[in-house]
Amino acid sequence: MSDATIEVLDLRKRFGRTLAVDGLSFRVEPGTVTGFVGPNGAGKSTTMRALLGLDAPDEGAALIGGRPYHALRTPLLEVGALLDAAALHPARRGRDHLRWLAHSHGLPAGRVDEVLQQVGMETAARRRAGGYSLGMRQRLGLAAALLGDPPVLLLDEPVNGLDPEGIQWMRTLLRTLAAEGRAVLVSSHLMSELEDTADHLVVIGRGRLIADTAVSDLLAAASGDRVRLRTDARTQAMELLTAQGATVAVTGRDTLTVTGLQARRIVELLNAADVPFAEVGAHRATLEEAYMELTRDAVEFTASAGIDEVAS
Ligand SMILES: Nc1ncnc2c1ncn2[C@@H]1O[C@H](COP(=O)(O)OP(=O)(O)OP(=O)(O)O)[C@@H](O)[C@H]1O
Repeated sequence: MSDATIEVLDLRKRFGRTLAVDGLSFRVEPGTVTGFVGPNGAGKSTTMRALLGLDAPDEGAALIGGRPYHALRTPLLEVGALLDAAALHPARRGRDHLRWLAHSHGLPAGRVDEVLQQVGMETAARRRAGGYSLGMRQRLGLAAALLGDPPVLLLDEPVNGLDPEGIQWMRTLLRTLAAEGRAVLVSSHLMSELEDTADHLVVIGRGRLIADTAVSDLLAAASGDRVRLRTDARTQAMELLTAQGATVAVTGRDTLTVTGLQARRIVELLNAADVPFAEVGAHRATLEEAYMELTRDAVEFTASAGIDEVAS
């Protein structure tokens, strides 16, 4: 899949007084699932809409396989997109919708059944769309995105409306699609949704790039030199370790997170003072924690801007 790239180059987009995207640049490589994350209003949808030719950039470029969307000769075969859950006429059957889409792009009708099977909608798609749940409409939207077997996929909040089993299914599918060599960009405002799915993350806030990083690097950086200590004698342990210069935070009913002392030294100190403990080990940050650290400033800005607006 040679044209499997997504490039955003110094993209700027303004809506009236709102600068939705402010000089954003990043690139999505083939064969990866890249999570596109940021707080509400960060500019994710606007960036995806620019990539799909739905919002014209004020400056910069948004390219699929090196070209702007309007220059793609066969868009359905070059990029698949899921922006909103499919809005279908309630009397229309999902399968008929896809057959029409396939026909209008010169794709064989047999392709419809292939993609319906891929998204687990073979039976449901024969029913009228009026009875579809949000999750079913998401699956149908994904089937439409896959119809042209495109090398690039742009999915805006694809797990929206899916139950836990559906979320697991979506994760596996996204990983499979990337393993086939596609560039997959998946937006979410919930970092936990991207755990175990994304290889790479593009984090934005206020329309600007906050981080463009491998998930593994981000987790390593966020984990820092913190040590996780499990003990029933929390108070005793806290007193002992803070007296030795450590910073200690209570992070669970029987868990402390310690900064400023190595795990080995902590064990020595606890043993010497006869403080019982169950476990001492490196603290492994979750993706959610890493994300909260990265986006704290962006969220605070948004919150205070909101308050100013209300006050004035
Ligand atoms: N068509 C529009 N007209 C006016 N303002 C818009 C328009 N589209 C987006 N905006 C504004 O641009 C900013 C970025 O919005 P965008 O929808 O791109 O963010 P997002 O990161 O996708 O957020 P969410 O997670 O809430 O979907 C917001 O302040 C939004 O209100």
